[in-house]
Amino acid sequence: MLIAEHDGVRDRTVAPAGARRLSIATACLSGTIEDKLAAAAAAGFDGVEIFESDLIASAWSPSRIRQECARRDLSIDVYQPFRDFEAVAPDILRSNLRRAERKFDVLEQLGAGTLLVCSSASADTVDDDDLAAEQLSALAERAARRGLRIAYEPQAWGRYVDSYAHAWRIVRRADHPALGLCLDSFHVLSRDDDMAGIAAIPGAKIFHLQLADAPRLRMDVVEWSRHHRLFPGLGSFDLATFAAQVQRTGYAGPFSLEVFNDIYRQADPRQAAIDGMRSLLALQEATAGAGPASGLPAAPRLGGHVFTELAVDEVSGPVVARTLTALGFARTGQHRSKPVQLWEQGRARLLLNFAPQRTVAPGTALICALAVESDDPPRSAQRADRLLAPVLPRVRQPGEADLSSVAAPDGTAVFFCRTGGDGLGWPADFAPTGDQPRADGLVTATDHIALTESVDDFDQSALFYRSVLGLCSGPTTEIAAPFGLLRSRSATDAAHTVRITLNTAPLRRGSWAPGIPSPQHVAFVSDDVIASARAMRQLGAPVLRIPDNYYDDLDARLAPPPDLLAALRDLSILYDSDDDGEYLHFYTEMLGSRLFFEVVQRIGGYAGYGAVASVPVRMAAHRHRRLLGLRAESGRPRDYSLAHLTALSLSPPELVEAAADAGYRYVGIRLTKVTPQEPHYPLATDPALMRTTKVRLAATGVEVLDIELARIGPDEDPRDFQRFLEAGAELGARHVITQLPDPDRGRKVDRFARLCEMARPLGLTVDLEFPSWTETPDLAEAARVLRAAGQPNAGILVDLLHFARSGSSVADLRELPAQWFHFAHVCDAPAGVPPTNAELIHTARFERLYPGDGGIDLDGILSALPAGIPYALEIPRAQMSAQVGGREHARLAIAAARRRLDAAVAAG
Ligand SMILES: O=C(O)c1ccc(O)c(O)c1
Ligand SMILES: [Mg+2]
Repeated sequence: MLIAEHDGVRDRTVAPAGARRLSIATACLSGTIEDKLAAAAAAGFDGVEIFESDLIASAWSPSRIRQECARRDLSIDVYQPFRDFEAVAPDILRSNLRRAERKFDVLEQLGAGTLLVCSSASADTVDDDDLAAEQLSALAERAARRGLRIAYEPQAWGRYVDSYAHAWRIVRRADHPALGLCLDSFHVLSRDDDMAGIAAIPGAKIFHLQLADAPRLRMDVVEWSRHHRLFPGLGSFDLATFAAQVQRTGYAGPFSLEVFNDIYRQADPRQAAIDGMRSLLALQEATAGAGPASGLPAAPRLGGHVFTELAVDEVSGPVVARTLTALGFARTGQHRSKPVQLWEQGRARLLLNFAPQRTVAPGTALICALAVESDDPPRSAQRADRLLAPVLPRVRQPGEADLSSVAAPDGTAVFFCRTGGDGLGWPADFAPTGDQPRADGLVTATDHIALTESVDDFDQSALFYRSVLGLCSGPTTEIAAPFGLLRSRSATDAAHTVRITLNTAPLRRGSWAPGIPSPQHVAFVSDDVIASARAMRQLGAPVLRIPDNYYDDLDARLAPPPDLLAALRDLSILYDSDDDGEYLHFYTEMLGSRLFFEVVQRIGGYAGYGAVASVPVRMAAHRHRRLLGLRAESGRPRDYSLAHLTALSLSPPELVEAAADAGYRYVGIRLTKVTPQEPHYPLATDPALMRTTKVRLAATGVEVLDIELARIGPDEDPRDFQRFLEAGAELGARHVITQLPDPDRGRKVDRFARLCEMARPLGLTVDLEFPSWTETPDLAEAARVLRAAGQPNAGILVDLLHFARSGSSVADLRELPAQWFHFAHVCDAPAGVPPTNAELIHTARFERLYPGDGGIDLDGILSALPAGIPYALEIPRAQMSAQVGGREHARLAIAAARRRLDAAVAAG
């Protein structure tokens, strides 16, 4: 196990004596009551509020729930909610009291002492405080007889009682020892009520305290409350002041979370409970006169980003290294015991880890760790531990630095470093290479790190970084991005030495999504971004090109001096200004599919991260670049297609995704079931599969080159392929692969011609393949069929394997009309021809090789084909696929093909 599993259970023996009890309402958490109680206990809560619907739905009896709570050391603080009780006519009161007695039974079985009664929202209630007080008093009297208490909670949407001041007047008037208040921060702060009056309430009359934050939203308050509450610290409410006010009353009950939130309601309850605990500990810390200590060590002062560690592999590593060189970095160190490189420029440092302790998709680079300078790393680590952050074990050799690190929710490791002058810190783990960064310092330090989280992890990550590092949260921004809503939140320390930005796509659903689902970036500081951009461009940095429209708009909005505007436009630098200063920044292209770098210059006191409107510009530019990257014309000598047989375990949408990730322009899709054992993807008859496939094609920019297989033997009728051809056309395919295993030449020519006629109005060519074991076994026979059929949209598909195995002649191939050849199936295989058909077929279906690994005359055959046709890699390789998976096999295939074939083209 790489990440130490935190047992989560707070060690009560070291919990500070007299500490405030911390509780959580079951309504905060996903699952059924079993999940909720386990999660609350594991996160170290002392108690729970049992929400009525959780109990009603439970298979456990109330007394079993009591036992289960006791077993987990959880008290049941309240049972709730009891609604629409007070200020009603006598007959309704009678029925309400009967209802209450039944609930008192439940409380007794639960062993819960307090029933939470919400102020009435019913049309039955009247505006009469005396009546409300009298009836609540009667309720309290019945509760008291059973040793129970009533906590009256004013709700923001109560019909007449909607403020704590009003509820307190009624409770005071009722003057019953078993009647007190429940204060809920949401109901107070959503109304902007003055908090000063809280201090006037005697603490002993506050029976319960519920805490929830929320974003400021202009909407119906019930909807706001029931869907958008947040754990303290994640919204806009001033909970620290609220909690401090309550504390001042002498309230001694629990701080209890009551957060209704649709995302938490569907998220892993164990993680959500940990979030809740972190938020409460941080709130206690932020609450003036925090009363009983929370046992949370104060966050040490931070002193900047020390390094960012990137997990890379042999594909992404060189791409990142080349880019860093072009940004002015030098590889200054090599780790003494691990395949980790240190790259430096000024105080900007990156580690490239070629053997990361993290799962990284092949060919990608990923931010796997970040290190911050801490005044007191051990205390930083203790604080993280108290905040339930898993401590990461670090493999180290004797004499190597012992860095404290903890795991963020997304798995990013966070290191706390103290870079003393004693030379003993982490840099000593690296042997100097002798290389020096440029003297002129194109960048000087790390400005910020930006991560993308799933929506389920977003709040959790924000809480983690904020509470563990002791950062202050900036505002949350929302952006209408090209692929949907983007939510962004940044956090920084008081001195702005460490900045972390978190992004998420809160509404991401379904399969229409950007090709780059979770981009990450590291931003470096430049003192003169224009000069740096010029120098980096000279060094060949892959700067992301920003379109002219952006600069025209910038001119219209801000009218920068013409030569500044010209320089920005020329160098693809973006610009923002506000009352505090200016921000100039540019981006690199995507490196290894999801990582990029940014270079920024802050002028004056600019504290933001660029204009919100520049984010869609950047995202559109990255997508544009990616689409260009799939096309041959952008510096690549050839278009490749991923033939389905290479990775037949991938469904068509997965195939498209794999092709896009690996850099194929096209896919070839198999719509028919050719052998009994293979999976079938019936696009022609499965509209849902058709839809998701088309969505992936559109989102990635990958196109369909061909569909297969129209295999027409003695018993098949071309007319049966009508729907198949239509499905191909719907996918935007250009070609249809056919095989003609029919000994009767006349019949097969007729049928081939018929298929061509059917395909023609759909814009498809029909390309005849000639596996050597069929009745159309070689190039010569295929050419005879084409001549005899005389169809303008007929073609021949040369598959290098079949060509070689059939003994077809390269000289003959050169003589045939170039317009017959639309693409080729490319692979390699051992040189010798297997003696039996069974072996031929076995090789063709399961054991082909990457180009260059076998003995086929690739150059001879390919040079006889028209220049520039797409190469469709059809390289089924069962063992390789089983070992590395279809996606990775597809990536290895194109890498090998490019190495072998693009080089040949370039050389020739
Ligand atoms: O939305 C509600 O119904 C509801 C119920 C119980 C509470 O404590 C509350 O604050 C709101
Ligand atoms: Mg409440």
